[in-house]
Amino acid sequence: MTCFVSSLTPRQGRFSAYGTTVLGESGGIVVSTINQLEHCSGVERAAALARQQRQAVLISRTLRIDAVDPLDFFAAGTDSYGGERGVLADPGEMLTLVGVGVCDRIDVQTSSRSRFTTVEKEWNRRLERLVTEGPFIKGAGPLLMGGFAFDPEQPGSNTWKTHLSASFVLPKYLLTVRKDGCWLTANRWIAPDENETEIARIWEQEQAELLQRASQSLRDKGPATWEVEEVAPQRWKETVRQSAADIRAGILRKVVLARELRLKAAHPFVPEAVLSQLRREQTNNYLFAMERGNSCFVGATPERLVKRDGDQLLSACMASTIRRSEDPDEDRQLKEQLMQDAKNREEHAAVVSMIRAVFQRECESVEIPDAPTLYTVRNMHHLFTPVTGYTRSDTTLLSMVGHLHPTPAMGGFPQADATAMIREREGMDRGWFAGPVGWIDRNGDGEFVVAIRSGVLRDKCAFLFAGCGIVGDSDPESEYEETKIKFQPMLSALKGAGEE
Ligand SMILES: C=C(O[C@@H]1C=C(C(=O)O)C=C[C@H]1O)C(=O)O
Ligand SMILES: [Mg+2]
Repeated sequence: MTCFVSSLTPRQGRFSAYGTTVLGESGGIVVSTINQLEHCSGVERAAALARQQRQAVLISRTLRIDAVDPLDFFAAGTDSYGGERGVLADPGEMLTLVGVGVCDRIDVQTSSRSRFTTVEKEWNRRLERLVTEGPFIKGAGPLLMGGFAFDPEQPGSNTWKTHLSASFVLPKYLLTVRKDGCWLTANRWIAPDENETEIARIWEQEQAELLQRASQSLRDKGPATWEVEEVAPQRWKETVRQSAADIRAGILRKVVLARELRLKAAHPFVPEAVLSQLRREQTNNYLFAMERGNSCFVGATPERLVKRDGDQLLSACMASTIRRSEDPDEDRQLKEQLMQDAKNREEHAAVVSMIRAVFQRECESVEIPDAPTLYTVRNMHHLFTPVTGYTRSDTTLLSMVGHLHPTPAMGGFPQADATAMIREREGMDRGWFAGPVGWIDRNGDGEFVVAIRSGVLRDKCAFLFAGCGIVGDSDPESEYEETKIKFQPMLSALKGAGEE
């Protein structure tokens, strides 16, 4: 069937009818005679629009599908889309996103703060030429998945050459899994000279193939053993000692220092096996994976940076750590100790005061409890203070990411001094470790987490990172022990991923 668009009127704003949305800024495109296209599919409408406009149009089609396990879907993408896959799941798996393939990408290699707004502008520009088909489901439809490097001014290392300073993907196929169902979104640019029937045929074929493979659930295992190189532990402790002394001297209030483990195995690490193990072990955490070519950045973090849902903004202050014990009595004592400990309260307070200040500046109203509670994950307890705000109209998700990152949970306080100290003293490229990773949809809603408890998998190598908040009272030996606990989630997942 051929669809004709009889008249197109440039208009400000947003138009939505009959499951089709065409967004247009001033001078953009809006279908004013959309009724005539009612009988056409989204692909047909998009193709008609592309011909009429003589420019490519983005079509995004969402279908409800039968339940599929997100990691089976991720694994199913290996052959056709290996190196171009992403996963984001929130704690409790209320929402899981798996993207495979690339419909479009926004890569920014800049050292300036503008990388956050650049991504936002580029995304909005693409949305000006969007046609959608299917139900509006939060977490489905056209959305970007990606992340930002911790500090683009750090000299880049070989480990992170695949993960640019900002890199986002509009997936070719997006699986959305929520408690109330599963959806599959297909995204594609349609050029004026493309044939809609052919595109529809390719979609059907590729989707059927992906879902068929996902249903077979064939996941490879990873290596069970490897050699570990601990990068410069003595030098790291010395840096901690020096930084704590500088804090006591009043140079700054807090700095987060991280270190690295390098693993070398006899067989390649398998991202889906590691993810599957992380999902099993690290409940209460966000799960994430971002593949870029032969490298997969993967982890399970407890820490939200910021979530936007309409006019509501949520953040979390998570800092201060104590180990867990299998003995319930001892575990209770450890929790109490963490709650009472002055050094840990100071580490946490630095985070709360910074996030509070940003929220008070950027929001109409802010709610923050007076005292932290405990947040428990498999290997440790943390102090936790949730933050809720209601936005002003000009507060966007990515502007908030830009204002918040790095919080004193990842960088330190004051922000600029701490970031400079990390750059100077850590002697390491953090890459995306401790950076914001997340998704943003066509309404500007989405969520970013802080990518800790993570590492890069590249063939037979894995590079893991963990850090600690250093304050005046920090003792190098106990901070070192704390990083060992923070390496546990990834080490355990890698191990489990290789076991029979
Ligand atoms: C930097 C990390 O974690 C951060 C540091 C913490 C601390 O020092 O107590 C706790 C949670 C996170 O804010 C990490 O896990 O690598
Ligand atoms: Mg700590």
